[in-house]
Amino acid sequence: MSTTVKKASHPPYKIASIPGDGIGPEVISAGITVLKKLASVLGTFDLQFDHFDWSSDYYKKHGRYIPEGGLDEIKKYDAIFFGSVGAPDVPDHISLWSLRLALVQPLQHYANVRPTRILRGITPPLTSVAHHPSSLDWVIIRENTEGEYAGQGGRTHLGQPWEIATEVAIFTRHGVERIMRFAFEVARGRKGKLCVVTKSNAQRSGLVLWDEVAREVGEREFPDVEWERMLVDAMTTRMVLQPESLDTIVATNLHADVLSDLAAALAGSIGIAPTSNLDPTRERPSLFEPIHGSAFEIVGKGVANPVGTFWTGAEMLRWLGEEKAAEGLMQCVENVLERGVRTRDLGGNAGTEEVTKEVCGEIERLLGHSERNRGREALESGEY
Ligand SMILES: NC(=O)C1=CN([C@@H]2O[C@H](COP(=O)(O)OP(=O)(O)OC[C@H]3O[C@@H](n4cnc5c(N)ncnc54)[C@H](O)[C@@H]3O)[C@@H](O)[C@H]2O)C=CC1
Ligand SMILES: CC(=O)C(=O)O
Ligand SMILES: [K+]
Ligand SMILES: [Mn+2]
Repeated sequence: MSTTVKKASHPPYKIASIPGDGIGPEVISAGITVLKKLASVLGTFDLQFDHFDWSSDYYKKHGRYIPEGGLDEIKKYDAIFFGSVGAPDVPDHISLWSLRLALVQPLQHYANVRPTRILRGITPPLTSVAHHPSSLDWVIIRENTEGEYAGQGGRTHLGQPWEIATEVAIFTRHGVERIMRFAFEVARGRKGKLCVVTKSNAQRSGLVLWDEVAREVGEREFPDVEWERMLVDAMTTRMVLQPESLDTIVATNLHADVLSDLAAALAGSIGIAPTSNLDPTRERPSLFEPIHGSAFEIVGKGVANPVGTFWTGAEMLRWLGEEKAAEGLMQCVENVLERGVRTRDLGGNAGTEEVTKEVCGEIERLLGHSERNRGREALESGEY
């Protein structure tokens, strides 16, 4: 089908944008600029962004992060484009649980997907990887609704020498099975290799269940996927010393949270890494955000790296079915990085705005041009 026909037939994707706190608004604004430019240059799809000011400022005024009925409102969207939450004057556990986790948990975003590869134009910190950029190409899949972040726990005897605090990790067969199935599926679509990360020597209940379920799901449903077990402590060394031996990785909420920040750093910076919080059933909208937090110390300086948000935008487009647009966007981002337009965290001196402007210009140059060519080819082949 020609691209023109598609544009006429597809209504705009409705995206709820929640910039949140800290550098969230800076990178989300950059991300929206780039995504809108991409949509207008390609003309193959349209995006409609509606803004939600749910943030720590909103909380300080209204006593809550999400207003009454907010969750139902957000369910009407095709996707959520999220910045970050966390402010210096609100305890981190309040902000995180009142916004990010208050969306991810009820919306059942059980699969948190974190790809890592070496973008063109970035020199990663490990010399071996710098020489062979293709040696680091991973997808980390993080269980996103239970485990160590299940929210089970409490405190009693506050302030007493005998004070008790519990933080109970919850692993349900249902929860482990669904994330394992998702991870095997992703591995099957890549190199057919899955590394299941646990700490099932010391954590002798929940993570033993995790190992058992991996075996069951693997043997029954994915005999074509090779899988192995790895303890999380040893995993950190393997990621650094033998990155080429890994491909698809699945780990618990906490373990994968930590490993994926390490992965981002190994790929150059936490400022470039994307996250998809997916409801694989597609019953509810999924949430897309850069991996980083609100980075208080660089707020307002115009130096936040927007690349993690651009990549996040590309992942959102992929989830919506706009695979070609996603790939085009990543090409433009990498072309710009390769030309040396990079923020400080990547050793450059460009600001958020300059990187954004350059990426928009590259979209015009590269995709505007090729799209016109495609249009001409289609015309010549009588497709129009
Ligand atoms: N999903 C979310 O909304 C997340 C929220 N947070 C919250 O963010 C706040 C700060 O947490 P931190 O542990 O400091 O993590 P962080 O990711 O905000 O910052 C860690 C380091 O990376 C730098 N950095 C992060 N993003 C960058 C970017 N785009 N460009 C350049 N440099 C960047 C920061 O300046 C800082 O040095 C806390 O309130 C935390 O709870 C943290 C992680 C995720
Ligand atoms: C909160 C956090 O660090 C994350 O979701 O990655
Ligand atoms: K974030
Ligand atoms: Mn994290």
